[in-house]
Amino acid sequence: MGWLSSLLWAFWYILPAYFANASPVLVGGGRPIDGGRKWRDGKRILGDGKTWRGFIGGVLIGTVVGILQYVLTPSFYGSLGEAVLLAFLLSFGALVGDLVGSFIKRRFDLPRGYPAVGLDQLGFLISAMAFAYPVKTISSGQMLALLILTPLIHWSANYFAYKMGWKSVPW
Ligand SMILES: CC(C)=CCC/C(C)=C/CC/C(C)=C/CC/C(C)=C/COC[C@@H](COP(=O)(O)O)OC/C=C(\C)CC/C=C(\C)CC/C=C(\C)CCC=C(C)C
Ligand SMILES: Nc1ccn([C@@H]2O[C@H](COP(=O)(O)OP(=O)(O)OP(=O)(O)O)[C@@H](O)[C@H]2O)c(=O)n1
Ligand SMILES: [Mg+2]
Repeated sequence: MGWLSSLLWAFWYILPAYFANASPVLVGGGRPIDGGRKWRDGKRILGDGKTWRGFIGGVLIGTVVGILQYVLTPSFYGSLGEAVLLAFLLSFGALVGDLVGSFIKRRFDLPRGYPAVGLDQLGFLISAMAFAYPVKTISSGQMLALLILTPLIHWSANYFAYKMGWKSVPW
């Protein structure tokens, strides 16, 4: 594989995680996952930015993306079942990573929506790749490329979402 095709397959692999991470901005809202409860430090466990609807909607949308990917490139996956399981794990992993990131931000007393460089852009990615690892993985070079390029794409996507009025801050 040439480096460009290797890079494009890496993006194809991670796409469900990208969709899962972006979807809550559009489908989220309603009851927060922590139910408004506070941690022992008196701060919110996760905060109002992490909702059940965002979490479940993101996992569902990411998983549907995996089904579409299987239809488009069946030979990239062993079977439809593998593609769906992979997309589910990438999406679930991405959103669990997002929750862990918010948990850490709240412990450092950062308010909802406050940027945490590194955590915001890479937490979901690392968690998604870890959850998906047992089903299907990519080479370490491909992982490194995603770790370097995802912050740029994440920032561009957030800036776009801000300009569209979907997000109140450009990060
Ligand atoms: C069907 C429904 C209801 C929703 C679809 C969701 C959707 C629009 C998915 C787009 C998926 C995608 C490929 C996203 C980009 C990758 C990515 C990692 C985005 C991270 O999302 C950040 C998100 C939440 O922020 P958080 O991490 O702090 O929780 O912000 C939301 C952003 C969007 C909803 C906007 C989605 C953006 C676009 C469709 C435009 C994307 C533009 C680029 C990727 C620019 C590309 C530039 C370069 C340099 C390659
Ligand atoms: N599980 C989730 C994740 C995100 N969102 C929605 O998507 C927005 C942007 O997500 P994110 O940037 O991850 O949350 P922040 O508001 O920045 O909160 P935090 O500081 O905890 O990261 C949130 O405000 C919320 O409206 C949601 O409803 N449910
Ligand atoms: Mg944020």
